[in-house]
Amino acid sequence: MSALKDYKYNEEEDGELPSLVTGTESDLNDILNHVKSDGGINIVSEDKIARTNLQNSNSDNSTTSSRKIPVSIITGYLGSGKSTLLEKLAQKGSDKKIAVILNEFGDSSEIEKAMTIRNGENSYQEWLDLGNGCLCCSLKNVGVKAIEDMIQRSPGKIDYILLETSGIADPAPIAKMFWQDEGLNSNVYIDGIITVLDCEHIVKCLDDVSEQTHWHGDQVVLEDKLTIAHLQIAMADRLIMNKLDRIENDENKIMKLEQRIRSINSEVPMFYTKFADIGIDKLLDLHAFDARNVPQEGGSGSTFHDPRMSTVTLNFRPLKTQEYDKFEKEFLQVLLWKEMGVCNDNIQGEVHRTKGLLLVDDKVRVLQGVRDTYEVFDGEETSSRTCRIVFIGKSLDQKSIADLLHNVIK
Ligand SMILES: Nc1nc2c(ncn2[C@@H]2O[C@H](COP(=O)(O)OP(=O)(O)OP(=O)(O)O)[C@@H](O)[C@H]2O)c(=O)[nH]1
Ligand SMILES: [Zn+2]
Repeated sequence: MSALKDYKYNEEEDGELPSLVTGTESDLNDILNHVKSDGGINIVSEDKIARTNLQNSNSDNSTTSSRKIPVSIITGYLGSGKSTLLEKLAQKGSDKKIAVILNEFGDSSEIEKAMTIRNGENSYQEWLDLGNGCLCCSLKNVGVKAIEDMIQRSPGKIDYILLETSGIADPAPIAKMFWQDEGLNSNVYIDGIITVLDCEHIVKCLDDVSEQTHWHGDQVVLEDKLTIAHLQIAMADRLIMNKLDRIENDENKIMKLEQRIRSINSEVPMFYTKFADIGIDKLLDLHAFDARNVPQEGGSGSTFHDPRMSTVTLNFRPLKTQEYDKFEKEFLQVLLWKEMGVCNDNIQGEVHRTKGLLLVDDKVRVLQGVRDTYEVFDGEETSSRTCRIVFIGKSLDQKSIADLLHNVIK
């Protein structure tokens, strides 16, 4: 619907509203032949309809000339470097006007935003945060509507859409959403799926199979050899082999990694990167979906979930500078360095991803972690008055993690 259309009745433009037609008038036909209605609710004058139609034909020309907007889905396991890729692409800038859509798992997106586009000058045209929940299932309708609204809000201002999915989302149903949703179909088309891999941890993800993982939706197929990482690699039209710096001195590891990936997706172009440093030309305008149907991974409409994965979100008071060390040693490292012997046996589960906004006295500190590796750096001003940390991982227990924190910062 173009915003130009305005069918509302208004007296000076449309002339006097004829007295209510009762249907019993002798010259009924004559009356009806002289007024036009847009479906019977309002009466509008001839010249207004002519003007509206003229507007329509102009706006239709502009919409047909503004081609459909391509969407690239950026996927990849937790912490692989998707946001770093978005940040790098923003830094490099491009002649395309790019909109970013963020679909985070576990309401960490405002933390994500604080990190992704840390450098304001090349910020993105539009930023749409779909918030908590999987776009692939629960959020679908909300997601489609939000994307359509974003496009309507800025007609002609968006050339390309990059959609960063949550690290544990199955990309297939999201791709299908763009492919099959007649609403969206009119505005956008799916250009390709870009999967970012963490070269250091990806094999651990692929080995982390469990009989609990399954498809849900219209077809339940128990798959105990698949992980979400398999799907993200299988669906890739481009593979960014990120964090090369973490394995570059181990030829053997690189060779084994490549064999493993090729066993899942034999032909996808692979690009090794450090901090997702890659030319945008290698990623956009792939038209990867023009030639083929969206693969029916696990049957139509079903999506793959690993129920062991969950999020623990902690909101707590700001920290004092003198508390910070204790917080880091007796809380953070106890949680993240379990595998390295810093143990506290009543802490269950395995943290795969940590994101936090910490207020240490009046300073904003951003916490970023992937499994046992974490970093804390100065963040942008925030309206938040509390610290917030989101842990995403396997078999996490909210209560024991919250208790551990409260023991450290009474
Ligand atoms: N050593 C190293 N660290 C990297 C590289 N790329 C990204 N990182 C770091 O890895 C962490 C996670 O990066 P993000 O870009 O936030 O990962 P993500 O895929 O967006 O994470 P989620 O959105 O939580 O799934 C951050 O601390 C990055 O600075 C890299 O090539 N090498
Ligand atoms: Zn889902």
